[in-house]
Amino acid sequence: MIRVLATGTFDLLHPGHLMYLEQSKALGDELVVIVARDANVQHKPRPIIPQEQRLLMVSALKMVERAVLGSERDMFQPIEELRPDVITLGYDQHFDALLLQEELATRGIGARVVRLEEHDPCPLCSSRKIVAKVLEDRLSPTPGSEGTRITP
Ligand SMILES: Cc1cc2nc3c(=O)[nH]c(=O)nc-3n(C[C@H](O)[C@H](O)[C@H](O)COP(=O)(O)O)c2cc1C
Ligand SMILES: Nc1ncnc2c1ncn2[C@@H]1O[C@H](COP(=O)(O)OP(=O)(O)OP(=O)(O)O)[C@@H](O)[C@H]1O
Repeated sequence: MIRVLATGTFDLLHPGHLMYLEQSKALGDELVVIVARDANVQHKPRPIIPQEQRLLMVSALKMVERAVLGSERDMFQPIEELRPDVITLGYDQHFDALLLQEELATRGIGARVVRLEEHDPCPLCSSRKIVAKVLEDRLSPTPGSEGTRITP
């Protein structure tokens, strides 16, 4: 039984997340997921959706066997518990695969790190782009769409 681990923020779920998780699952028999803690998302704007709700949504996806919130302090601790055979990095995830592989080895974790490729590009496969579109569409409505305007 090959257990694959995927990780991410998973804010405002979109098809990019599904592609990443499907590509990950295809590398083994069982997919487990670490969802980033709100406090640890510092490399991009903070998530809109709180960590418990992001975890709930990822847990409900059919390809996901089990999802957990990551550790606040030690990213290797949940990996030691989940014992994956393979760890996947999304095509644009900011970790260096080789460095991560080395750091895992120093902790005695033998999992293989695999960098995935971009699948079908899609214009709204990005949480940031979804937020930008909501702001553009709702705060500066085009004529005729005033009914959906959000008053700031
Ligand atoms: C192997 C691995 C383990 C991780 N473990 C944790 C963790 O325990 N806690 C956490 O908050 N984030 C953890 N992260 C980070 C996030 O899950 C996420 O990958 C990171 O914030 C990059 O997010 P993005 O893909 O949404 O940009 C881990 C990432 C990797 C690659
Ligand atoms: N076309 C795609 N093919 C495969 N994977 C994708 C595609 N689009 C997005 N992904 C993957 O889906 C995941 C997106 O999750 P993540 O939580 O990083 O949010 P995001 O929407 O990319 O956030 P942001 O746009 O704010 O950086 C990433 O791992 C990314 O590599």
